[in-house]
Amino acid sequence: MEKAADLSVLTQIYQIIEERSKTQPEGSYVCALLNDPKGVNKILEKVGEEATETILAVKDGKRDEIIYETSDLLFHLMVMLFECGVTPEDIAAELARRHK
Ligand SMILES: N=c1c2ncn([C@@H]3O[C@H](COP(=O)(O)OP(=O)(O)OP(=O)(O)O)[C@@H](O)[C@H]3O)c2ncn1[C@@H]1O[C@H](COP(=O)(O)O)[C@@H](O)[C@H]1O
Repeated sequence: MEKAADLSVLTQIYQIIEERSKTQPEGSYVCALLNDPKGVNKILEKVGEEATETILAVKDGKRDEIIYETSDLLFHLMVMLFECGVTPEDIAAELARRHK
């Protein structure tokens, strides 16, 4: 798979999450999140942490950290959506519907 450097990378990451969930490779961070005994609460914890870190990066005005923390947040949001059975296409369709 050629690596995308636009927002279609989110769809690629979602596909990797689906694949990790099916194949359960050893050492996979995605599997560690999906199999955590806390269930969806573990994923929500990470989304909350990464959202807070993103907010702090914006407050500090540090561009590199804003990019890094927002990437962590978007990745964990993809894992959360997968866990809920919602796809990036569902989100894209909703955003497109709102587009004026
Ligand atoms: N995009 C990411 C990605 N972004 C961040 N992370 C991980 O998310 C974690 C960020 O959490 P923290 O900074 O809080 O670090 P931590 O202390 O290790 O986290 P915890 O122990 O608290 O859970 C780190 O372990 C990062 O490695 C990611 N892990 C995986 N991906 C994507 O998911 C794919 C599958 O990854 P594996 O499941 O590991 O094969 C990869 O190919 C990537 O495309």
